Amino acid sequence: MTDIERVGVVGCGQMGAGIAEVCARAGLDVKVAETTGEALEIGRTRLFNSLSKAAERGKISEEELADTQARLTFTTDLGEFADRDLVIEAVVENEQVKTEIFQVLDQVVTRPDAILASNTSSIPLVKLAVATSRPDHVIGIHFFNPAPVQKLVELIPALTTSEGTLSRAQVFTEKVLGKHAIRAQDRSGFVVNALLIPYLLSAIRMFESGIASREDIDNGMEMGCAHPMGPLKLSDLIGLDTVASVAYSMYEEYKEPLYAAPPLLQRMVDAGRLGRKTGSGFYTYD
Ligand SMILES: CC(=O)CC(=O)SCCNC(=O)CCNC(=O)[C@H](O)C(C)(C)COP(=O)(O)OP(=O)(O)OC[C@H]1O[C@@H](n2cnc3c(N)ncnc32)[C@H](O)[C@@H]1OP(=O)(O)O
Ligand SMILES: NC(=O)C1=CN([C@@H]2O[C@H](COP(=O)(O)OP(=O)(O)OC[C@H]3O[C@@H](n4cnc5c(N)ncnc54)[C@H](OP(=O)(O)O)[C@@H]3O)[C@@H](O)[C@H]2O)C=CC1
Repeated sequence: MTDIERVGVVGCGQMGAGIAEVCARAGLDVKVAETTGEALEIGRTRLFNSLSKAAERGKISEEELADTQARLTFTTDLGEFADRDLVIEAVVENEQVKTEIFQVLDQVVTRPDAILASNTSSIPLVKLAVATSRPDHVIGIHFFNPAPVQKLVELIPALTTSEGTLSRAQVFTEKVLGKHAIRAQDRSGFVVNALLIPYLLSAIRMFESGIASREDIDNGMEMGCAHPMGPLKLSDLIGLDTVASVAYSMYEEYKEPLYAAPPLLQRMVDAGRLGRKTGSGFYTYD
């Protein structure tokens, strides 16, 4: 069905951990890389806690839990990605950081037909593709948060991506991972964030201007439109640094005021109130 058996995931934050979990649960050999031993330990705990939660809820058996854990290995050395068939980069939403990682991956991944993918929310894929000597093998595979729960992936070929890479990514995400794939052109924000981010920014502007309380804004969309979570709770889930970075990329691309981050969002990022991951954002968390 697919020639992809060994997967590498760079970054074990909320998305990297979720993507690694999805791939390991699909039976693949998954190696996860982080920058430091400490970050690796935090990421491994996040991933194993999510797997334990899946077992507690009866989504996987105790045997599947043990088998899935055994398929996961962890490293701080990207050199160990030499034998990977597919690498999915899921580090911070920063073009320079991602570009440097793609340059390293290009050096270390030896299989000539390996796919180098990014989970970026908004950075044009062609910028990462041309940082490598194999721009035809670079593609966006964009998962949604939480990755083990959300059914969708967006596939974003750069101008340089080959048809073969796109179709292999489609077979992999749909047939192996069981996701639903949609395709988007390489424009900042792709499909979902191009629609979602202006909505989240509008909610933050509404809160900032005092039109309604945070609870009333969130209840409005949860109870009025049946969204699973309101826009301020969702911004906290995504991470306010990520929301701001995505807005920045989209503003750079389109120069439209609707993509401009409101001052409150920027001040909260400056203050380190990034949402759930730091325990404080529009709400506070244990
Ligand atoms: C920024 C970008 O680039 C793109 C993005 O991702 S934008 C963000 C997209 N994500 C969203 O919009 C999230 C919207 N919110 C939701 O879908 C839901 O509120 C939520 C899934 C996050 C939580 O749902 P909930 O009902 O409040 O919580 P909970 O009951 O714990 O979980 C619901 C189900 O998901 C599962 N689940 C929740 N979190 C999970 C996780 N981290 N790992 C595995 N499974 C999980 C639970 O097991 C549960 O499954 P069952 O109902 O079958 O038992
Ligand atoms: N949050 C979301 O809802 C979604 C996010 N995405 C995208 O996924 C990617 C990751 O987001 P998310 O998981 O939420 O972010 P997190 O903040 O949870 O994790 C970011 C990861 O990047 C690593 N990192 C940070 N700086 C560097 C660096 N200089 N070099 C290498 N690694 C670094 C972090 O490691 P350390 O802890 O050591 O700093 C951490 O593992 C982003 O591109 C984001 O846009 C896509 C879909 C949804």
